[in-house]
Amino acid sequence: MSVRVDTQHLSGFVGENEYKALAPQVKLAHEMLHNGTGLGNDFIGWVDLPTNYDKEEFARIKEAAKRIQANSQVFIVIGIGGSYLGARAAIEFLKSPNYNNMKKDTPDIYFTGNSISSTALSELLAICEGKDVSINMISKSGTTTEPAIAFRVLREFLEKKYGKEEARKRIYCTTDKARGTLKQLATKEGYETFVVPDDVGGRYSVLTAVGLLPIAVSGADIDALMAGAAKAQQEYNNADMFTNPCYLYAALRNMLYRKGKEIEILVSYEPCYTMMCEWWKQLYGESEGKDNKGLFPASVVFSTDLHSMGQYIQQGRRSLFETVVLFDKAKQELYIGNDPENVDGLNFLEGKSMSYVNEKAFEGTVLAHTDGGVPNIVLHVPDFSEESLGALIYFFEKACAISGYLLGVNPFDQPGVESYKKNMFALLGKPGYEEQKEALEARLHK
Ligand SMILES: O=P(O)(O)OC[C@H]1O[C@H](O)[C@H](O)[C@@H](O)[C@@H]1O
Repeated sequence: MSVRVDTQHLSGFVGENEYKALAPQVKLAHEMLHNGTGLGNDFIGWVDLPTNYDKEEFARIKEAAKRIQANSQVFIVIGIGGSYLGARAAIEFLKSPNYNNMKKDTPDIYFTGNSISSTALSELLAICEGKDVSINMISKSGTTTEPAIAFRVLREFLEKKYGKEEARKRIYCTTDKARGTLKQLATKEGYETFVVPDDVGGRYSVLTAVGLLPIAVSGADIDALMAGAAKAQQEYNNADMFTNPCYLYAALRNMLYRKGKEIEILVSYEPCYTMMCEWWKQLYGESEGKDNKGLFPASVVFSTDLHSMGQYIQQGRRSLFETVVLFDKAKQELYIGNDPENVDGLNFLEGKSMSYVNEKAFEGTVLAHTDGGVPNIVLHVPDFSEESLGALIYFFEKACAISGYLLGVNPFDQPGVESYKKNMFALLGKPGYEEQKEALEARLHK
């Protein structure tokens, strides 16, 4: 199994009956997902995506990545939410959070259009000065404000730098195949385009061109990534939660939610996993947080956060549980040396690997936190390879869908995200929002 679930640190928190009670509901959720009879069934294209994707486009993604690697020192990925987090998470996980500062023969990669900060975008423009640049504008809807603003600024930058003709060859758009402003613009300007399939929602789209092009530009092996996901598709295809770890994870978080836990903290002991936590938070937060329900997804990186949030987890309000993601094999190993003086008192660790110390940190923490009343689910992943990441992504996506059905929500929509957007558009004076503008301004300037 690509991802395994260890339940030993749940004993005393969930009983055998709870497992048995949920098993038939998990089976039903499986059938709803696989027969396409559940809520949001227009958005289940990700289920068989690892084995059923556009091979011609996949080859085109690899060619574009090669071209970008050859002609660019900087590659800018514009996007927000599902059009941002997966690619960044995968690159930081597979390469490094320090990817841009590493010695390499691939371009530096920056992410923008994920805020409305003028400072952040200005800094990026300054970084691009004197460098060869290509950009990938990613937006499924093609209308999201944050990336659209960044794209306008960067298009102007590229056209000034290279002229319209050359700029055109350095702009790649990933969007809906037929509809939307971005598609229209790309067609008009002659930009190369890649497709976000209609039936794959943003937060489930990392294994489409949305994630694949930036990941390929970083030099990571996207064939292996898809192969790992395909393996997971096969492994987690069985309705029985006792033999399907993906469904077991979905069931466990649902059991804990039902008995009053409100917050799930995703825990890693590896800094390169930090952005994977952010990707996971969007996946679970948008999928389940609706109809006044859902676990609040949070995250920490240990042992870093054991020196800050660790206090709350140990002794704060008992509304949490943790899901720890462990990797069986380190990406790189370091051993602790000898100091004849033993001034730092660390000679008892001489010859030990840092992974060994990290493992003891986990063991000590899991015992302390469970003693403190925090249930722990532990997930085991073999290593930091593309295969393992592909499998892990699929594992979390499928568990999320099953978990959403167990909760009784549509795991594939996000109606709540529109509320702030409507207000913002009205306050900005977007045509069509005149009435709301007045009402909102009156509330603000009471
Ligand atoms: O890809 P886009 O259409 O630009 O959407 C980007 C993101 O924005 C939205 O507000 C949604 O809440 C997200 O689910 C989505 O991933």
